[in-house]
Amino acid sequence: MSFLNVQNVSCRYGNRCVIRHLSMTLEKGEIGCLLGRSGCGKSTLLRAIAGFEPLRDGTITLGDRLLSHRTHLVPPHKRQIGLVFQDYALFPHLTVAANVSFGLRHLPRNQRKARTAEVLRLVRMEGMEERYPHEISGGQQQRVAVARALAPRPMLLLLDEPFSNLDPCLRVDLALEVREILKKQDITALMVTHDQGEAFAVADRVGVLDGGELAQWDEPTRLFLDPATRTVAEFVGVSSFLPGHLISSKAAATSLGVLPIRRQSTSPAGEGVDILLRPPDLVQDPAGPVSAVVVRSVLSAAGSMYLVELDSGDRLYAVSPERFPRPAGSRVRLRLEPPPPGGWPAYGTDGHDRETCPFDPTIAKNKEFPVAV
Ligand SMILES: Nc1ncnc2c1ncn2[C@@H]1O[C@H](COP(=O)(O)OP(=O)(O)OP(=O)(O)O)[C@@H](O)[C@H]1O
Repeated sequence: MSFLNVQNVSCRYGNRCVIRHLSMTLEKGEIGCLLGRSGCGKSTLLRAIAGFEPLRDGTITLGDRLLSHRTHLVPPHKRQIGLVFQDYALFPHLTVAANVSFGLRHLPRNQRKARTAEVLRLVRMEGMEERYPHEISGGQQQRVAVARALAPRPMLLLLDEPFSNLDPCLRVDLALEVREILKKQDITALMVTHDQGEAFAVADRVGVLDGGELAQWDEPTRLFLDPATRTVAEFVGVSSFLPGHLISSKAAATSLGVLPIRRQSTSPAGEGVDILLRPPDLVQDPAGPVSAVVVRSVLSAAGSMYLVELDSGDRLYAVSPERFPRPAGSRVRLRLEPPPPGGWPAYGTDGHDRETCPFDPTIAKNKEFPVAV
């Protein structure tokens, strides 16, 4: 049995079901992360685990303790769960040390002092014990909030968008630092974020929530390389979809030729499929067999990326080894890299607009060739 077990959980607000039959687990010491669009139910799930939301259905257990089911709710303060919020939620009238020791009031004074000093050392805030929250930076405040949550030695730490108020440059750095702290202490944690860079930096397991359902709960690499649904594929990394027609259960005819695929849908031969290609799958190469026109280009720290239009009219993302991107309208040649083991991920086309391949630089910035393949 896993350490944290969320089994078949459903939550409602009034008549509206916002979490539907959701199951996920975390082993002791694992860090999980929930991603998903605004309003998909991430915070509700976190609140249910913390004990602030009753369950309509299902169970939540931590260690060997049943925390929630339909008719049983252990109150939040008896769950041994630490919470870290987006807005730090430090007491403004208390010093850093007093904020951290607040949850240790049950301990004798000397033990309280020792534990406070220990966790402040852990988050590299020693020397700032007597400062007030307004006298330290946002990143430092969030470190104090982590120290405060860790001080009572919780069984589980829940973090709700803990870095989203911070400067984007600081976010991944602090996320990595927090991961190190949690790993050192063997703390099991579940974090909610909008930022996949953060999720991939921190988590051992990442889940994508889609309309209250967990579309996939998996290791980050698998989530990226083998998304269970088209929504997951779109949400994680930069994706383009090449339309094709099944010629067998393992191959589809496309404008780039016959490609080996692994299908996530059960469409019969002859049906349309959309094949997931990541930008690094299509590479600018003067000797490449594919001709295309640059629709847009963007220069990032990782190199140039293009949205290209093939002669077939299909629009795909591609990467370029060139230092300076070619302007829109340039003709380029491309090669398709070898398929991943088992073939390219492919999805049924029902209900999806094949022509859409939106290019949004702000999305691309967050997702820029993000996850090392
Ligand atoms: N107390 C509440 N009463 C009624 N509806 C609520 C309540 N809290 C949240 N909701 C609704 O439930 C749905 C899920 O909300 P939730 O806050 O869990 O989403 P989220 O994925 O965390 O969103 P965000 O990323 O914007 O914080 C949303 O449609 C929201 O409007």
